[in-house]
Amino acid sequence: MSKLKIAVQKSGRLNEDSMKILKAIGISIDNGKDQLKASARNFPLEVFYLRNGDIPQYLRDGVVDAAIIGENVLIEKGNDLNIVERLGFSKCRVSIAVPKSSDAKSIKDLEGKRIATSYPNTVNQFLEKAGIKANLHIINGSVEIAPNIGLADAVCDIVSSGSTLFKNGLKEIDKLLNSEAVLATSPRISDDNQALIDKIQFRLKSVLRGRENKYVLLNVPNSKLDTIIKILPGMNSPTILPLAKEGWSSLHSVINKNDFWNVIDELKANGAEGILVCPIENMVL
Ligand SMILES: Nc1ncnc2c1ncn2[C@@H]1O[C@H](COP(=O)(O)OP(=O)(O)OP(=O)(O)O)[C@@H](O)[C@H]1O
Ligand SMILES: O=P(O)(O)OC[C@H]1O[C@H](OP(=O)(O)OP(=O)(O)O)[C@H](O)[C@@H]1O
Ligand SMILES: [Mg+2]
Repeated sequence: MSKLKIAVQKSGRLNEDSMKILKAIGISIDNGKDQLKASARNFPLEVFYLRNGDIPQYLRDGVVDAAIIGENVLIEKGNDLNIVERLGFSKCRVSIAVPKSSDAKSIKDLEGKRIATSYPNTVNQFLEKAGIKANLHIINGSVEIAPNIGLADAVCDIVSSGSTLFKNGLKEIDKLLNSEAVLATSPRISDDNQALIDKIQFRLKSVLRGRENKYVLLNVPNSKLDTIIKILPGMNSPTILPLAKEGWSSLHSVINKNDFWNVIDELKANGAEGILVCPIENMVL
């Protein structure tokens, strides 16, 4: 039987959450710490532990069928590769930053300047679009230090909280792209393995949907049921069960985590009591 080969980052920011999401979709990996390859116990799948930056080439060559990878790396080195699913973790952006004292307000102000970056293709693409010519200085890490040591006038790197920029006396002036971890596939994937990816994608969707929502149970006096039901956004109509206490019902529903606190406040204000909130492991539609 064919086995799906999937790459995850060997160590670094993506590793832990990648392994967690595989576990969340019910895939158990025999994970010897220093192994470069491991098999799943309950799914026809092998995990290859690789450097994030090397993964696009492995995908292109068909050495692996799929990978969990930072979207920013795909944009830089794998624009030809197919994103199957956005995974919602390792969210960051790739931005241009300059020293706080600089007058530059966007990439358009960088004509003839030196830009230090680990993302030359991405920067070149944006420079071209803006009709600007600048000199790229390609470095692999600690990019934000470049202006301080006189190596560059600007940097283009990953920004998340902004604390690395702040610590290095830099300010963000232009965002080139947003990124998060994604599941990508090889253009050479076989039909059998594509069928396995489809299964994985189905499971991922149900886990990701679950993470976006919460399950709520609340007690409501029957006289307030109509009002409360109108407040609940729910995926379908809510479940209503009678309570032992005369004139009261228990109401079960699903609330999107973004609306959550506002909805809870409204429910309370309209007579709901004993509100319980539970995480959702899977939401299969
Ligand atoms: N500060 C951050 N906040 C959120 N996500 C980030 C941050 N820095 C990086 N990422 C995301 O995590 C990915 C992996 O980053 P990490 O620094 O662990 O590896 P790397 O050094 O870029 O790659 P390699 O595995 O090739 O050594 C990045 O490609 C990006 O998508
Ligand atoms: O905006 P912030 O929250 O400060 O995050 C941004 C920093 O995080 C990443 O570096 P990382 O810590 O991964 O170190 P690395 O350069 O060794 O990869 C990235 O390269 C930035 O330097
Ligand atoms: Mg990093």
